[in-house]
Amino acid sequence: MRFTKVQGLGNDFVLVNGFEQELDLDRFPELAVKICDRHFGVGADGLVPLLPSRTADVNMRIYNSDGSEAEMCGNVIRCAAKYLFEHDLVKKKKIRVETLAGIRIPELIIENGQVTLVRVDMGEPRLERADIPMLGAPGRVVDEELEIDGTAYRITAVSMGNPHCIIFVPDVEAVSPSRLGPRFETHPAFPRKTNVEFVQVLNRSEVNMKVWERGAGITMACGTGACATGVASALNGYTGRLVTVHLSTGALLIEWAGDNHVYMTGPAEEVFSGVYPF
Ligand SMILES: N[C@@H](CCC[C@H](N)C(=O)O)C(=O)O
Repeated sequence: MRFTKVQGLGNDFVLVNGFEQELDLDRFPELAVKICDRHFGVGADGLVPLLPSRTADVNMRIYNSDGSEAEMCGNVIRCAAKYLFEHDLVKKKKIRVETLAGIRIPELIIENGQVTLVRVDMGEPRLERADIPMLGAPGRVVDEELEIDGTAYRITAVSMGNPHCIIFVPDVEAVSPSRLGPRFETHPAFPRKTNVEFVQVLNRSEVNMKVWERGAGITMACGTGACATGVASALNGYTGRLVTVHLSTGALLIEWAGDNHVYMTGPAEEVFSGVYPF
């Protein structure tokens, strides 16, 4: 199977071109675990087949490194758009991508003939508890108490097609996502589990973020997580609706615009291509 390794702010993926080779998706959960292994495989946070679509330019599926399937991924959609354009598979600056979360639209920013950044229309955030999904009474989950191991945390929950639980902290460097992350991810309040973002507000337009991802654990960045963080920061009144989300590997610009869509701008890089014996 031919593949291309890509990364967005160090959140890395094995992309598989399903336009030019036949793929058996039934085997992808098992393949994701093997190929994402950093010692025995290619090494990645996820496996992402790109397939022909009846309703869009491409159908993108996302398998986490534990084999579970996610509805959406912000970092890989930027990488996929750049890959499709540069490999002449979709020669458009605005590409319609079908995902399990719906159609998302990345737009390539090209300077001097090079794709420098990708800006993605990530659609509308979903804020109703049942849409996260989260158990409990109807309404939004904003600055709500959630107890873990006897400690009460204040959480805000946002779905960007996939679930996110945001916890604002005074100092993100003092947080250990590997200790707390799994406790939030598998909390019974989240029936489909959740991604977890720890966020420190720096000022009205900047935050620092660390992430624990559902199905992948600690990753260097999370695009949908940055979008959910931008929305949560505005909902809590900590920032305006244009927020730079800093990660240890760089930053994503998040705008929750007047049309209620969230726009994410950030980099995308191809790393190498290869053949996996599958
Ligand atoms: N890293 C991604 C999100 C990947 C999916 C996530 N782990 C989930 O299960 O929802 C991003 O950049 O958004």
